[in-house]
Amino acid sequence: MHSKILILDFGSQVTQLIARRVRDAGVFSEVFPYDVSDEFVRNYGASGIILSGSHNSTLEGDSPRAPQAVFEAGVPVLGICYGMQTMAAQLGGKVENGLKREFGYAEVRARSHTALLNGINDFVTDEGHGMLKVWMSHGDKVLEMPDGFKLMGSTDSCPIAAMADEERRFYALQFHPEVTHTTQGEAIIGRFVHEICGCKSDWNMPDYIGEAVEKIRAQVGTDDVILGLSGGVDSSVAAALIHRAIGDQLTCVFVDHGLLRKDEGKMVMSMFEKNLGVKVIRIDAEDQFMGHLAGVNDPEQKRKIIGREFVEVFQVEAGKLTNAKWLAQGTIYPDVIESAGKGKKGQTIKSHHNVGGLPETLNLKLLEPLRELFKDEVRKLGVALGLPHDMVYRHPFPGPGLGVRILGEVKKEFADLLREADAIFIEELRNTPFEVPHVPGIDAGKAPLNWYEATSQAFAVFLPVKSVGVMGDGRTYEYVVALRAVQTLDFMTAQWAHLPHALMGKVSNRIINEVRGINRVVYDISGKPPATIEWE
Ligand SMILES: Nc1ncnc2c1ncn2[C@@H]1O[C@H](COP(=O)(O)OP(=O)(O)OP(=O)(O)O)[C@@H](O)[C@H]1O
Ligand SMILES: O=c1[nH]c(=O)c2[nH+]cn([C@@H]3O[C@H](COP(=O)(O)O)[C@@H](O)[C@H]3O)c2[nH]1
Ligand SMILES: NC(=O)CC[C@H](N)C(=O)O
Ligand SMILES: [Mg+2]
Repeated sequence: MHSKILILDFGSQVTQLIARRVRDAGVFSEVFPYDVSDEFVRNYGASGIILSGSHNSTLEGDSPRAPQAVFEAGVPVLGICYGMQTMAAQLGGKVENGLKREFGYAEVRARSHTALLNGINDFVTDEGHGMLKVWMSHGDKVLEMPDGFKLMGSTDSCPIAAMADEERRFYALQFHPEVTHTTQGEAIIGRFVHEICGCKSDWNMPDYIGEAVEKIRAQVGTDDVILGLSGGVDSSVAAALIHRAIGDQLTCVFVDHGLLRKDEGKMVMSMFEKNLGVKVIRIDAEDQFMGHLAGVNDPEQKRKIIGREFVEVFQVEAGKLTNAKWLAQGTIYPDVIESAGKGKKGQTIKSHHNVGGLPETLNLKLLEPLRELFKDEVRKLGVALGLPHDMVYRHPFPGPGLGVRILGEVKKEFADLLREADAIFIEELRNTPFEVPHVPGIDAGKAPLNWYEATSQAFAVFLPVKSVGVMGDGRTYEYVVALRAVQTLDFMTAQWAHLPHALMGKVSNRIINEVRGINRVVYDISGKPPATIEWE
């Protein structure tokens, strides 16, 4: 089996990044809440443990603590920020509330040679001190180190900014190596997992495929599996992986609700059925969805109807497959982490629906082979499985599809207009090269090739209002299309993309000339928040 790193999460905003960095170093890692049991820690089989940061303060009475087993497991431990502070508090040191809080850039002086920082620095001062450029975000600090620790780094306002007990292999950093602003962060995490924990770089996609295939086979045996295929990244990669494992025991159900993008149905069918030999049932449910959506204007009501009809279609199809015992889903790791935090969230902004909320009467067991992977790992897996680059690097597409991109009542006529306009927009984004702004130190080799790659999500929105225009000396009175293009890492916040004017001009011209029924194009310049990415 792989060596693995256990990350205990105390609630920092950037815990996921720790897992990303460890995996980037080729080592498998998982995030668990800090309050797992001692027994869990003892049995997990970690080669090393990392304690995350937190909004809490160890000085507060009921603040969280790491399970004591963390310090008794005999494996290396790395405490980051709060993780350092709780390590100090739990091992007999002292934490105090600093007078000055430190947010952002800082320079840390490496104090003594340790296995963690050996050979790592950003620059060396005239006096010969190795210095690190780091990112800090804390108010508390360690005042006294526990017995056995030595000073590993300091800043002017934080004399104990890093400490280590090399005999027990406990290391702690007040700064955050997991964020890219800490320029040596990747190297530091690399040293921790390789040199200190002794992990090999054995987390890579080709090996992963072999293991995942074996696991799926062992899990499902001779049973049949069904999977909702959307043509999106996650369900497509899940389908390709499961098909590699069990071939014809997999049946995919692709629901065409009439709210798909142009040629999407054809593309999905030819890709999966013809090229990959995957069994796909295409359900033409356009009339069913359109029928139920007729006369409905409210966004939430539309979303609920689409979700409900998905379940309806799926249930009927599942009922026809007598041997199916498993329902496969393209759940990925961020979904798992996010749903663990569900219930704590506030207001519902939008009800997200795909084939969500399948009833228990379906009686199917869940198969989720991508549960451990981040999106970019899913993409690498897709490429390794032979899916085309364009499919694997597509923008995400919401389950309710064009249903939430046609404002108000959904009509087939509107969907048809929107499909054409959207296809022109996407085509031009793909055809327009992205001119790389020259930023010193940024490797242009990784820069996006075109504006489709340079945006995270882009699409057209149909506005059911008419405006007056003039075309060929005649008066027109037709509909409006809005273009939306955003850049974001996590889709929780987003900025509107500053597309080149020439590109916008070309798209506008083409849409107005080629799509009969549209005589005006506008560009959406709202960020999220306060707007959202989709219009409904
Ligand atoms: N038209 C559809 N037919 C069948 N299943 C669907 C359809 N639309 C969505 N789903 C199901 O809902 C799930 C979640 O949709 P979601 O959009 O989050 O993921 P995705 O489409 O696989 O990937 P992406 O994030 O790239 O869009 C899909 O994995 C798929 O199983
Ligand atoms: O699978 C999905 N089912 C849905 O019901 C749904 N609604 C929004 N989205 C996608 O989520 C991201 C954030 O969108 P919003 O800013 O509009 O909330 C964007 O990527 C949206 O496309 C959905 N995806
Ligand atoms: N980012 C952190 O982990 C901060 C820890 C603690 N809340 C502090 O302010 O010092
Ligand atoms: Mg999708």
